[in-house]
Amino acid sequence: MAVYTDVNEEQLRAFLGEYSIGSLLSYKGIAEGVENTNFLLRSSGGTYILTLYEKRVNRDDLPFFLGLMDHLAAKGLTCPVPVPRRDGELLGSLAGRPAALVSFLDGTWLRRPAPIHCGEVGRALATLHVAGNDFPLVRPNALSVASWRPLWDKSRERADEVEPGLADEIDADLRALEAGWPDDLPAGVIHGDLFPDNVFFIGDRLSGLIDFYFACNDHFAYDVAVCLNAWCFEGDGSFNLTKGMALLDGYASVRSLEPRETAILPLLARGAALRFFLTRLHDWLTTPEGALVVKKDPLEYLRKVRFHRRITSGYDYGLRQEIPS
Ligand SMILES: Nc1ncnc2c1ncn2[C@@H]1O[C@H](COP(=O)(O)OP(=O)(O)O)[C@@H](O)[C@H]1O
Ligand SMILES: N[C@@H](CCOP(=O)(O)O)C(=O)O
Repeated sequence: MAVYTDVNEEQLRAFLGEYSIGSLLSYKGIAEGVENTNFLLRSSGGTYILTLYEKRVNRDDLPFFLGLMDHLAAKGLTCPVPVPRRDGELLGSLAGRPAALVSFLDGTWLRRPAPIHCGEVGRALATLHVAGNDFPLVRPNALSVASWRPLWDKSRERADEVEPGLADEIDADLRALEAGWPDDLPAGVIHGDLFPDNVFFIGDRLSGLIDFYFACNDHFAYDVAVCLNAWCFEGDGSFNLTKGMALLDGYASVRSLEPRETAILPLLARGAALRFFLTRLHDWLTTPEGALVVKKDPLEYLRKVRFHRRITSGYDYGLRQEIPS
């Protein structure tokens, strides 16, 4: 459960006094999520999500995240829209935390996505990449390749507790990724964390994207790699080529991947898997027993790192072969 900061009614009423959303009817903590504290809030003016930003979110990044949601929504992508306060500010303060109200999105996330949903998410991802093109703010990816070694250094000593030999194995991955990581691919605003729990569906139709708190500027193809990892593996660790094909086709229906992007997809997918392995491992080793948050399994992502090591071509993920005319 992710309610790190409790809010009492008096504090909340004072906070809402800055907004024009009518009177408070109810609010309750949302069990899902890892990073921030979220409440579902009903007022006489509508239904909202109230987010209190917790430790991993840098306050200076909040104008980027909130401004981006506004920008993407204005371009027709369905995502939460920040609600401005009476003074025009999107950000307030509640219980000692930076806090914002955003619109509530209908839909639910899918525990078992099928190829049709992977196609929808591929299309939405490319739409986001295109729509972000003229977003004026810039936020470098704080969790890209340069951050992995310092993150790894925090866990390395205990890695062999997870699996004997793991420390040497990950050292070798890091060296290979640092040596081969590209810096000249098409880039722009990426979501950075478009996992199934951040994509809502109504029936088989994608109804909206949430959780832009890892959004940043980075390679578009890296974001594709994050999604291949999050959407196209089965519970037994196997890669589902039909899902990969659907996701990549959906993406290509809006934005074509260039040959230099497809050529390096295996390395990007391996790096994307390592990034989530490292943050999960760090959380796994540091989150105290009994904390009110569900820890995510780092080994799921270790298996993905191992899978991508063996892949040499983007076609193994379901990319279509160009048929020469
Ligand atoms: N705008 C929204 N509309 C509807 N539900 C939302 C919205 N934002 C968040 N939620 C709910 O809150 C949960 C946690 O949100 P999320 O942004 O993923 O949190 P965190 O950043 O802490 O991981 C989501 O799984 C969803 O149930
Ligand atoms: N998607 C990440 C964890 C971030 O959690 P979210 O609830 O903010 O999506 C992972 O699976 O490791």
